[in-house]
Amino acid sequence: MEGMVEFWSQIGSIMATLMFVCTFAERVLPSRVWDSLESYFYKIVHSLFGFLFTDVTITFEEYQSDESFHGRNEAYTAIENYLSIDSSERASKLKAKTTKGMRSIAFSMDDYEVITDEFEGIKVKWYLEKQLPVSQSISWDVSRDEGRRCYKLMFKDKYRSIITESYIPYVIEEGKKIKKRNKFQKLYTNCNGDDRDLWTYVTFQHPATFDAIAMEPNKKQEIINDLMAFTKSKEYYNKIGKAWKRGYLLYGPPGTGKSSVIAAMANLLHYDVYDLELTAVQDNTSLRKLLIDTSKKSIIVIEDIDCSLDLTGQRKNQSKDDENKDSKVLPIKEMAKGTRDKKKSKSKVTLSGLLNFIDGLWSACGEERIILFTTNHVDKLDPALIRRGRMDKHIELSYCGFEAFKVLAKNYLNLESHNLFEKIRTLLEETRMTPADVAENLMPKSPGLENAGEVGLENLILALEKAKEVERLKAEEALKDDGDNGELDEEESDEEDDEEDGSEGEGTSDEDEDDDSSDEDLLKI
Ligand SMILES: Nc1ncnc2c1ncn2[C@@H]1O[C@H](COP(=O)(O)OP(=O)(O)OP(=O)(O)O)[C@@H](O)[C@H]1O
Ligand SMILES: [Mg+2]
Repeated sequence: MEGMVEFWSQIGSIMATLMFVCTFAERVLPSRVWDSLESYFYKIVHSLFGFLFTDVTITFEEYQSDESFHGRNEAYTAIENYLSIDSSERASKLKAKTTKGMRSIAFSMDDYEVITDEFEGIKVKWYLEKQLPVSQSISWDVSRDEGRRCYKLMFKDKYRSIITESYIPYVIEEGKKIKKRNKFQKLYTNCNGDDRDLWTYVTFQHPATFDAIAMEPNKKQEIINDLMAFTKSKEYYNKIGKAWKRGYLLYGPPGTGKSSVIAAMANLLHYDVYDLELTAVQDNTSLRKLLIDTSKKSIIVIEDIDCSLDLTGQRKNQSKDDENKDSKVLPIKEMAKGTRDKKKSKSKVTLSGLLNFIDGLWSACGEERIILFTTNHVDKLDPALIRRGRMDKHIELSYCGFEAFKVLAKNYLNLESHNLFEKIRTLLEETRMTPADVAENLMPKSPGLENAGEVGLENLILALEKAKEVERLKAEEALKDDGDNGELDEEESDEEDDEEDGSEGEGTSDEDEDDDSSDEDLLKI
């Protein structure tokens, strides 16, 4: 008993001396010098006393470099995130970092700090050690932030299996979840600035969620399920030998929510978004470069794909020389929506380049990616581009139905039912209005209006009745035109028959020109 008391008193006095030396050194030495000595001091304390409290130590290095992986160790990052929870209460020395847009400050344990954690009644200790680079360990002028770190997990040997089999996987999983929650999502674009082979980004802060998307509920759930299944299918994709990526084609008239669905997908999965402007990509090499520069867990979007690629017109303008050089290189028109024929692009991205982009070898180098195309004219796209396997899921976004309207009414007016709903249901069945227009009509025109809900519904009814009337008039006119054309056609068809007989064998019509452009690369636009 006496021996034990003496042992502990000696330990106590050694610790007290070390603490005194440490405090003294910290006060009198210049901070640069103390910074480089601090690591040695803590290493001594740790190796002297660590054995008293633990039997097993597992080290998680910040960087890993071997034949399987080179870079920042994901386990280290996950542990860092896991330990950041409540670290302001658990550790006495802390590091502070600002988070998303300087909205708050996040604390994490500082170097050489110990945090105690508990798992199923077992106490473990986490120690953050900083390893100074050899070249710097003899230098007095050391920057505090340089050097590699490692987390050391310390626990009693009898808990070895529960710690390795349950606790560590739990920590990694929790850490990943925290990272996902805190992730600063980015929206990248390739057409800002001079260097168009580079992505530039802004913070992605789009409020769209699937809850607010007006769509038939089963269809919405199907999309969500599909996305969630995709994110959990790493092993499955490996097993079937496919790159872990999925293609979605969103099609439908303007204002039906294609862009909103993309934003909702990004928010659901916490993925970054790469908005690829194809008309700004010089050629296939640039396209490849851009793709390689995308990170995993991202959505690569090409909006209005039918406007980005219009190859048939360009082929007609190409010189014979160009065609001889490379019959497969089919330039893309650079044009904004609506000014299709005015401005020609120097871009030489081809359909085969684009297909390689989707399913080529190099597109498999980053995993967990979603490729998304949107179009207003699905029928104008080359079937090769959108076949299953490339665009795995085709999602049609259409005019507003009653179920979609209910989502909008809840969202915009906070109304789940109303006696005007039935009237709106009938009108929506009789006429076509996009969710964008329905939303616009529902939106209160002046803030704080008392009966905003009813006013919004009445506005919508008026707009629907007007749209119905316009559609009726159009249908009548079309019917009238058809009648007139029918009479005309009969007269013209006799003339055409005569002409066709005369021009047989010349083969110079536009149709013939188009026919010879039946390369696999040709987009049917
Ligand atoms: N299905 C929808 N659910 C909820 N809001 C919608 C929906 N469709 C359209 N909106 C509203 O209309 C606006 C325009 O929609 P969005 O930009 O998503 O349409 P789009 O289909 O991408 O149109 P375009 O083909 O012209 O690009 C959105 O900001 C949103 O407020
Ligand atoms: Mg859009």
